[in-house]
Amino acid sequence: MPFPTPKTSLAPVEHVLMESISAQAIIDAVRMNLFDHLSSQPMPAAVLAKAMELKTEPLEAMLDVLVDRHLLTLDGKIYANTEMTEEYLVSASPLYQGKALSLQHGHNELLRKSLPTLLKGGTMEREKTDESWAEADTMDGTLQHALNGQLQMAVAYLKELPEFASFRTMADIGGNHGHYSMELLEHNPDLTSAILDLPNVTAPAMQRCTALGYGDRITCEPFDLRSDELPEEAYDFVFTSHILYGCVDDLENVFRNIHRSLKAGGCFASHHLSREGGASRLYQTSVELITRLMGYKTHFLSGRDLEEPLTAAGFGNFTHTFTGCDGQTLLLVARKL
Ligand SMILES: C[S@@+](CC[C@H](N)C(=O)[O-])C[C@H]1O[C@@H](n2cnc3c(N)ncnc32)[C@H](O)[C@@H]1O
Repeated sequence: MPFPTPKTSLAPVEHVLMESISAQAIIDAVRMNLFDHLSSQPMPAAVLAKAMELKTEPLEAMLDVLVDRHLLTLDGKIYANTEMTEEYLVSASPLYQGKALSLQHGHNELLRKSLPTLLKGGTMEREKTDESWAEADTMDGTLQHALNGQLQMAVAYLKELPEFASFRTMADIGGNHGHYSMELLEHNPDLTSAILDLPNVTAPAMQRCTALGYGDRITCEPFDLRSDELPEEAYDFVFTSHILYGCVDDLENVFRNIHRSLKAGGCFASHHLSREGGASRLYQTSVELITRLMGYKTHFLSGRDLEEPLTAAGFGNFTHTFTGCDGQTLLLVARKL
């Protein structure tokens, strides 16, 4: 029997599979500090191969993949970093993303291996995810990810709030690496912060803040937002960045807890991925798949998802902006009424 001639192209599928090769090339190029070698010194593949003690032919093919992915440019035989590569993938850059990318790649790998099991209802152990937040590389990676514009833009917005100069005490729930608190404290010398995070995270978080000179203005206290009560009327400002996804079934109660903890006139700010944000559809659908496989309900909270339970909990006068280089994260400020 003759085989039928295909009517369609398989390219959409084949391309995606080939993109996993690009992903591996990118992550390994970062891990091998390939972009450091090219930083400010464009060069041919053979010279780079010599400097990195690699074989020229396969390296050249890998560099061509990186050119196709817009991480390098090729002029004649000379490869050079693009502006984005210089900004994010050169290890000396203050916005270096190496550990953030490794962290994401590690999550993807884990899920790649267990996707069928997870689809059948198996679960990743949340405890393991919770434990990993205290690891130095995870904290570094989480900070690096925040530095893709989210942290800078969130701080720029919050420091201009009319109430900001009057803040004296804040809580940074799920503060982890502590840099949101530290940056805010830089703009208000009278402000102190309590980083409230899972018990295993508090000691390394405190060490980081102390090492950076904030030991007398920041405390790190064990706290679980799913079960613990916040102290009453303790804070002028409560901040949560990328943590509410763990409590989406119980947002109204979480907000009542935060409302009770605020002094009169206090503010709450949620900083979280949102569908209304500027992340690409591909990024959003992939993050949502990973999130649900990991046993969480969603990684996206829209303004509406937040404002309804916030209103029920006694908040109002909402203002917002989007942060991150793609405007992917909603920063919503709510006032205690
Ligand atoms: C994605 S990280 C966000 C870190 C930081 N806020 C940022 O935006 O870069 C989540 C943090 O929330 C903490 N966390 C997770 N579940 C929590 C809970 N139920 N109560 C308190 N902290 C929690 C984790 O330990 C981790 O430090």
